[in-house]
Amino acid sequence: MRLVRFAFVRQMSLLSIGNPAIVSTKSSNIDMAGNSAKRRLTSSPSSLSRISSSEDVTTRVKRVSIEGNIAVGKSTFARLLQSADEAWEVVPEPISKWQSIQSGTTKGESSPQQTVSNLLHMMYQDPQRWSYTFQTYSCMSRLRTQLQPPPARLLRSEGTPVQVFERSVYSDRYIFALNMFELSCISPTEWAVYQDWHSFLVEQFGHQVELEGIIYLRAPPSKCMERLGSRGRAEEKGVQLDYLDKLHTQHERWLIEKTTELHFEKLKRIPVLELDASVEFESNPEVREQFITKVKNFFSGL
Ligand SMILES: Nc1ncnc2c1ncn2[C@@H]1O[C@H](COP(=O)(O)OP(=O)(O)O)[C@@H](O)[C@H]1O
Ligand SMILES: Nc1nc2c(ncn2[C@H]2C[C@H](O)[C@@H](COP(=O)(O)O)O2)c(=O)[nH]1
Repeated sequence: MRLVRFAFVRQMSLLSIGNPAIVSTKSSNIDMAGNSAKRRLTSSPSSLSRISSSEDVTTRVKRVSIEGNIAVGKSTFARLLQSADEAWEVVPEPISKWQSIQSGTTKGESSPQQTVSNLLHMMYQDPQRWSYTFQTYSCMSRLRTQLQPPPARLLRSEGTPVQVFERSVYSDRYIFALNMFELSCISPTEWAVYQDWHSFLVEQFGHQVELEGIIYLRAPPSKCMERLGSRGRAEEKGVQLDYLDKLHTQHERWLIEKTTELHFEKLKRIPVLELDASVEFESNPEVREQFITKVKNFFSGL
């Protein structure tokens, strides 16, 4: 089995030579241009200060994701939202989990956990080998994030309680996994398998993973490239503008043109708030206020 996999990977890497989708750089082998629904809530030790039972109360909480290209400013914007209203809870993208895969994650295990690898780095270094593995893990970690019950303070607060997730199980599939498939970094078999379990899980979890709205932070890929450079995340050193162009197109097809084939009824009708993320808001209180007002109006209309 390992041999088969090895042969497949070798074949894919040979095929990638001269493939404009996969350009080797010094630091990386990739530029990869080429509600009010009723929800059952999970309760876990880490959710002690979270609502764990009453459905009627928690159905008040709306759930929204922030979507957008790499380095468009999602985390920065999420921090702004977090400080703007105590009825809003921002749930960050679980990127640190991808950067630090832990061994021995079984509950009750006595041996201490150890970092085994950085899957984000591996995916950028060898996308043919690691993209499918990456998408299984990113999707599972997003699922966990989306299943988090809202903190109790959200329900005590005045105003409209909202959980805001940075990306979602939907962008996992309709932006990244789809893009990797189109770039041949995910094989047709892997894509078929991914789609099968993704649909199964999303349908099984039903209302628990549904969203009421999406905030789309939109900016030209060149602006994202500039910000990606200034952020300087080590794993992203080899990312090229061409890759951000492709991801931008996927966002546009899904959220603006609505031409991406979707497989979940509620998602087809989901309200989208589009914001011009190319504007600098951190140093401009007026722009910040405008954004917050738009978001408030959007949330109250969901
Ligand atoms: N509106 C903005 N104007 C100028 N710089 C921004 C803006 N939003 C984010 N940045 C900067 O761009 C970089 C990427 O932002 P970040 O929030 O980490 O993006 P994302 O979470 O979408 O990957 C950071 O260095 C951040 O300070
Ligand atoms: N191949 C994938 N890469 C992903 C996915 N989700 C995020 N990412 C990458 C993109 C960035 O390098 C980093 C964090 O993203 P930000 O936009 O928050 O900076 O992780 C994915 O599903 N597949």
